[in-house]
Amino acid sequence: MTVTDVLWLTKSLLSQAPKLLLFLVAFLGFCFMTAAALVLTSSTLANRPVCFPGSRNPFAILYQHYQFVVNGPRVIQRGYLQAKNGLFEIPRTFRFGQIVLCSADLVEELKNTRSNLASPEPWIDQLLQISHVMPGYFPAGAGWPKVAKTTPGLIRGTVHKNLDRYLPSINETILAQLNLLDTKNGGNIGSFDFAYSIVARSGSYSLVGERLAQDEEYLDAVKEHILGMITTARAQFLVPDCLKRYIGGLLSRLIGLGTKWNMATSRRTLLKHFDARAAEYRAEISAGCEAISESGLDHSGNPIFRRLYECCIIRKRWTYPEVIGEMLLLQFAFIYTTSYGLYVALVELARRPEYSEPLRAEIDLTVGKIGPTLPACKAMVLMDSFLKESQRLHPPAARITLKQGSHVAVPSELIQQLSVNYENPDNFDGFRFVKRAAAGDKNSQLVDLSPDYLVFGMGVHACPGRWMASALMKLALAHILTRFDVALADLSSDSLTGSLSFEEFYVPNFGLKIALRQRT
Ligand code: HEM
Repeated sequence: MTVTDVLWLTKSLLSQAPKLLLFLVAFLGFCFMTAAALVLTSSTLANRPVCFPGSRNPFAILYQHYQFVVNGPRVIQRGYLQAKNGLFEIPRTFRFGQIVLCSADLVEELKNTRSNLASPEPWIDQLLQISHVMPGYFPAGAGWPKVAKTTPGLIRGTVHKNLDRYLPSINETILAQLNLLDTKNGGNIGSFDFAYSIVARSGSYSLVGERLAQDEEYLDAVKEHILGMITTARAQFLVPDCLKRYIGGLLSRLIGLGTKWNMATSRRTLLKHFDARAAEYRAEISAGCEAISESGLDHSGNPIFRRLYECCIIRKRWTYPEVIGEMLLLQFAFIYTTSYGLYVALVELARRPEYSEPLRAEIDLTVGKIGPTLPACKAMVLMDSFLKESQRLHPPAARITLKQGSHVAVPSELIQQLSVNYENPDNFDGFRFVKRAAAGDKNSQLVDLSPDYLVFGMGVHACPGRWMASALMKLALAHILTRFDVALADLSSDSLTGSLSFEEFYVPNFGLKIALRQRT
């Protein structure tokens, strides 16, 4: 660059100075207005007598909001330690704060609250912000989609009722996936990726059917979409609702650009596959191939996608975009949560090799004798306890008269580690729940619900997929243990959770590896 160039550049910058100054003032003004609006709305929406985890000054409110977005479990822990009247509130900007109930009687009161008074829908809506993260799928301004309200019933009536019909496919998929494993390089494998590869394939059988459950492009897109959804929703928390329609979409694209977690690209791939399957279903239905029964659509082996699609074109209950939107939500509810459950159990198994032999002995006596069936899954009581204990210590989420619309949560992780509920609560005791059952405890199975075990929620909205998740994880662990010795690959990186959270949800440590060594 010559001296003339430098002079020219300085001159042109000076000539632009008023414009730059104006831009700077406008930008700072925008930041100030946004910050003021954030503080004002969160103070107006907050419930007065309830304490915050930090102080109530404007900067502290902004800071708590930011911290909740990136490290929710830590904020919950801080609030829990200071909750004087049994509850505290995490201030949320532009929306209702999150009320966290800490005392046992408040948790019991919430459990017994009628579903028309307390419903999880506004919370999930706020967490995932579906109208912004997934625009165009559900009717705008109509709240939580109606199709999502009926799916729990559909899952109970299909996936749960006909679980035994899905098990052979689940079993075959797990075995096929293990056959593909390359255990040459010491068998080191990313623990979450491994858990995902099993759950996504075997779980997708009941969600979308055999063909898509084996399609690598589809399975990759599901993972990228789930993770993209987490990243995008996290970014959206920082944008006021009124601005989301203008800058929300752009922000989402910028966040995912160039990363593997690109929602726009992965969604295009998913849509391509959904559209192709839907066209086939439509052709089959109009040709009467699958002989749909008069009374209803009770094909027990049919995947959930087909059932929802039939409800869309035969009964005209949902539109096609609503069906697709619900499928995208279900992938989060089913695949992510179950992968997380299997992931934590695998890491605990790698950390504690002493559990392998008793578990293998039980597998021989159950799956070995009667095959990979529901009775075998039921009979694996040590495995059940091991999974329950893994989720007790590592649940996927850390979770008066309140204002109408307030969001109420329960800090499940902290409750599950209280000494009033569990002896030596910080210790991992894989067979803790078998011992509790022997001592007469009625709620000792993985799928049992109780106020001291909240991994699957409680009350009328408790997880309807827990039986499926339990059977899938048991079969996966049974096959893994039969074939491999499981150890930690790298002791230096054994933190189970990643450095950022998704509000109260943990995100796994994607770098945590386990080593699978083929048994001789
Ligand atoms: C380890 C795996 C899983 C965990 C930890 C889990 C956890 C949860 C939790 C905590 C809730 C909220 C309950 C409440 O609000 O009280 C829930 C709801 C739900 N889960 Fe699961 N889940 C898992 C697997 C599954 C699977 C496999 C499916 C599908 C087959 C599923 C489908 C759903 C649905 C549809 C709801 C909404 C229920 C409603 O609103 O009534 N989940 N789950």
